[in-house]
Amino acid sequence: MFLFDIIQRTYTAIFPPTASKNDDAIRIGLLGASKIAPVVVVNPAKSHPDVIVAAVAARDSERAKQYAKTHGIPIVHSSYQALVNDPSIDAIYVALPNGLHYEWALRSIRAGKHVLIEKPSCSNAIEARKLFNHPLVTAQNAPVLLEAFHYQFHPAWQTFLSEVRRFPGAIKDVYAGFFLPAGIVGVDDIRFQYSLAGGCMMDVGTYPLSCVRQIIGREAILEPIDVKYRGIAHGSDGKSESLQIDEAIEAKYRTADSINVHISGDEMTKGGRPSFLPASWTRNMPSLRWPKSSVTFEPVLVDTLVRENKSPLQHFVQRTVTLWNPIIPTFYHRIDICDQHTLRQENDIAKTWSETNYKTAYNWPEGDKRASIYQDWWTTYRCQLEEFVNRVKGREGSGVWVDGAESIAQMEAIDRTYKKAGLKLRPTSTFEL
Ligand SMILES: NC(=O)C1=CN([C@@H]2O[C@H](COP(=O)(O)OP(=O)(O)OC[C@H]3O[C@@H](n4cnc5c(N)ncnc54)[C@H](OP(=O)(O)O)[C@@H]3O)[C@@H](O)[C@H]2O)C=CC1
Ligand SMILES: O=C1OC[C@@H](O)[C@H](O)[C@H]1O
Repeated sequence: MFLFDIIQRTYTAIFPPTASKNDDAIRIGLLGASKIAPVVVVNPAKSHPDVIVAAVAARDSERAKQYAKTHGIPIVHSSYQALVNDPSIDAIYVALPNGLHYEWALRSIRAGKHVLIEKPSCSNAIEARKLFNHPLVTAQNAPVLLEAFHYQFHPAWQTFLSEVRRFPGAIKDVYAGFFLPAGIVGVDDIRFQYSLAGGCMMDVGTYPLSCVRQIIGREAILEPIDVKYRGIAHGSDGKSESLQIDEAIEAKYRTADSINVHISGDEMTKGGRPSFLPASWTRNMPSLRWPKSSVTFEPVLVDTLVRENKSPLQHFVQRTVTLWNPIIPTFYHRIDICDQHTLRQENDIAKTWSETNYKTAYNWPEGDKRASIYQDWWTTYRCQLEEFVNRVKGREGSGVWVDGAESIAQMEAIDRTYKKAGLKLRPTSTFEL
């Protein structure tokens, strides 16, 4: 049953049922014939009655035409500005290299389009503050602008957060990591180009940073105390440091409440697997590490057992809550709630034991009205599209949203991490509006 469910969810997510479109469906245009748009917008839109992927623009019109044919997109523009100016388009999906997000989000907003902008929203916090505080964005009837932190929209992430919030103890340690096996991202990829605002912290690293910030709360400032990175190994001058590109990153932070926060990200994960082989054999082999987010609380005194003629026993519980696979939870994820119990008699430990409960959340809880709208096979991107449309249409929605203040705070945390690593902030766009 377990395997059957995984296969069924995965199959339906990849080949979703097609919805017939409403007359007032939102017409989305894709900026760039990007690799990711089919996953984030084209496929999720198939099952959404209020979304039509109506146009694509690419720098090379032949490529745009081919892309449009492959994905059944009716309108092709041979420049980004032509798409932005197209009066038949209501919303734009900006899936360009990070360094172009700021400019094209602003150009799209200026044209009155709603914008779904890929993460990270900008190249650095200077851009993020300018974008999200821009009068065209903050005006009362401004178009909707959303940074595509898709994982937050899935019930798995929200259920994990509820589990974290409902435990009465203080948070002690937080960890999050996201990894790609070596060989997926080529060395010439946009992710490894400084001029396009590349780097691991700007790509896979931005997820764990966002996850830990969600856990500790958006107001808590992460102060980096130790940041280590592995620079990309190639470079015309042979010096990886001069490229300013982190291929992998490990960062440790402290909050004002003394929470220890640790994130890791790797664009080219190698070695360590399978563990029965000598490390020297596997050092250069691509390896798979599951993304996860995990929280450990300070021990909480839950009971005091008073005993005759003996000192009382104090019962402490220390909880760790872990979400395995927050980024692609639809196929499979698991929330582990692990309680470490300790009975203490004065300063001695009388007994310890542990209990673990497991949970999944492919949908909202039964009885929640959102559960009758969402489907178990919805990907994080389908959930995100649902909420983007709800915002544009002024509907109530699930309550999950990534607002401008959050996107700015995320870029500020990225900048602080780069500064601590001794790397330059990603370059600021010269585009002015
Ligand atoms: N949410 C998610 O899960 C994911 C998000 N992303 C994000 O989406 C964005 C795009 O990523 P991805 O689709 O992998 O990227 P691609 O390599 O496919 O590039 C996207 C588009 O950028 C355009 N482009 C414009 N200028 C340049 C340039 N100087 N060099 C190279 N390309 C250029 C190209 O457009 P044209 O067609 O006009 O040539 C290309 O189609 C990034 O911000 C990334 O972080 C990426 C993957 C997953
Ligand atoms: O989800 C993702 O996985 C792969 C990354 O390179 C990408 O940019 C990220 O968004």
